[in-house]
Amino acid sequence: MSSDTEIDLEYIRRHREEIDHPLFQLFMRFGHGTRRWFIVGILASICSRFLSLVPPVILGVAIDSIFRDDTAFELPFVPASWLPDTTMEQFWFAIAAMGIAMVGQAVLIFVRASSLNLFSHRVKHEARTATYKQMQRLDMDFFNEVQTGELISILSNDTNRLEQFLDSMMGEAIQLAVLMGGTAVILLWMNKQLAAVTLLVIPLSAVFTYWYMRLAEERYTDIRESVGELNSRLENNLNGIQVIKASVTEDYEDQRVEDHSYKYFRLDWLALRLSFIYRPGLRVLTSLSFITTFIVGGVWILDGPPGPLTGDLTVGSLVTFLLLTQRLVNPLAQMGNIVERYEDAKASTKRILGLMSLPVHILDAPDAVELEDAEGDVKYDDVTFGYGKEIVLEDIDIDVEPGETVGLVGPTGAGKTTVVKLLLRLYDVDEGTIHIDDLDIRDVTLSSLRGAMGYVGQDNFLFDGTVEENIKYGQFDADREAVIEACKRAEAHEFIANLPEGYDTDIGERGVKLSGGQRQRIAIARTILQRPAIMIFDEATSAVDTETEMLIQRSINELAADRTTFIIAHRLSTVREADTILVVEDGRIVERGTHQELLENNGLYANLWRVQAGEIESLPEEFVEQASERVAQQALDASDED
Ligand SMILES: Nc1ncnc2c1ncn2[C@@H]1O[C@H](COP(=O)(O)OP(=O)(O)OP(=O)(O)O)[C@@H](O)[C@H]1O
Repeated sequence: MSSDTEIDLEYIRRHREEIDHPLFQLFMRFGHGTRRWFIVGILASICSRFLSLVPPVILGVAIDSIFRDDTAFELPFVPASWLPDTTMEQFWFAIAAMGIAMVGQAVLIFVRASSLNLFSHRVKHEARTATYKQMQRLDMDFFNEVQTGELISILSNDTNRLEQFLDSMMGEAIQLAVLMGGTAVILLWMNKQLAAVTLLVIPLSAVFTYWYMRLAEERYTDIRESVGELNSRLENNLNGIQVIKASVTEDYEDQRVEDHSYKYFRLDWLALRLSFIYRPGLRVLTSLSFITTFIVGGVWILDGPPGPLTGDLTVGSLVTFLLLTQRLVNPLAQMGNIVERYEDAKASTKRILGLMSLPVHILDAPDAVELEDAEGDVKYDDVTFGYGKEIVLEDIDIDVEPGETVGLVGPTGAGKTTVVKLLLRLYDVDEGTIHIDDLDIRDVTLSSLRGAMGYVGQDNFLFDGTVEENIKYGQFDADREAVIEACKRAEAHEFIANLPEGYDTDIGERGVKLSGGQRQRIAIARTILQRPAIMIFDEATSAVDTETEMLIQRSINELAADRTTFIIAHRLSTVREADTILVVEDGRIVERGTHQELLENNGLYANLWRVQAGEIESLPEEFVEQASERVAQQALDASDED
């Protein structure tokens, strides 16, 4: 894989930052099903805000034309022919209009809240499920780099942030825009000159907000990242709670969690500090606008137009001006909140979309065919592979006839597991090819390829649920008889029958209520039920006692009898009966043959065999030296990783 497409943390971060107009993209992608609710919500927002402007305008007009009789009774956007003539009728008309406006506003607020909430919850749901779907399909490189806690933080915290913004803040932003626009139109209609004084607050607030947004954006991105890091730490520690307790590292872990939490607190505080300047700043601006309007308007009425201003100003107009300006104060101060939530939602959306749009390399080819009824003929041809730039496997050639059993042995870190990961296409080869039944594995569909294989590892994941649910995982239609039959073959039936509720016993998260050997046999039963053409056992017996090993070995032998089988083992007795044993060292196959042939060869395998037979004294000096070099190198590698 070339370095510019390699999915490492740097790439993921860069990729995230390159996303333009994240919220717009989010709407286009996840809002399509509920767009009509969005439109209804927006229209209701606009109309309710317009209605909220009606009472102050009518009040101003009523003061001037009904109570003081200064001016004619006229209302903006209402034809004069609709208005009554007598003062009393005008009075009742004004009250009725204000009443209708208030009731109408209440109804519209209800419509707005329900439709925008429906829209935002729907978007959250769609975004979360689509992100999960996509995440499952990402390459293994991604999962090697990104921690589970970080992913949970995206699927949970980030989608929630999004909803909070879409739910309330977006509605409020639109209302604020309508309020500002509507107020400006009415004020300009009433008195252009005083309006110019009052409305100066809008461009000033815009400049101030722009300054704030530029500073806040980066801070919110950092905050969201630090939430992900904190979640990763917590998730890691909860998973490793046994190790923590056994190693008595509670204090050390307390400190690590505290450090992460403190980092989050610091970043949050930095962003808050900025908003502590911004929010009161906005309030000062709007209050200044109110006071200036009051001073200019008051002087105007008492003493004629001040300075360059000309014309008349009525008391009613000034009351409307002051009421409307006062109404602007709170929503404008709210703008701080809106902008903060917007920055927060933008940072969250970038994380969601960043994950959604990561390239996937391991995909079905456009003309991929189904691998049907695989025979189990497997060929590796000159395969070379590395996880990053470092080569892990080189020039691997393997030829397995259907039904044969291949043992893979060798020192730890030699590359044995990597050989089978390539067969499962968890990674693609860098050079060479792998064929199953003469089909390049890149030319068959991933589902049929993986469906043809059963994998049992050292520590198999079991889901929270019953024994039966775990065995039927992937073969959901299997009946109880088939499950029991598979368990019998996996030497698991007896212990399951002895569990308190047999096959219906709940096994706890990750199967904690079972022993390692029991979990292993359930995993084998699950694989047997799948009837795969190719079986892979990767250190399947290394974590169990000798008796359980014997039982598992029996089930492995039975399964291996009629299908192609790969067995990776450190205990060489496990592969003794294999048709071919491949000895892997430093990413290369250094020896191959049957157990007997390899012993006669007197190479690495024969030495490993002597070690396991306890014949340490008879080992050649060169082998001991190489072994200690390898162990030293592993210790070095481990400390590098730290
Ligand atoms: N996901 C990964 N990313 C980067 N390097 C990896 C990854 N998985 C394995 N490696 C490296 O690749 C090399 C081969 O690993 P592999 O797991 O195939 O060895 P192995 O022979 O199966 O070892 P063991 O017997 O200990 O299971 C090791 O050096 C390991 O550090």
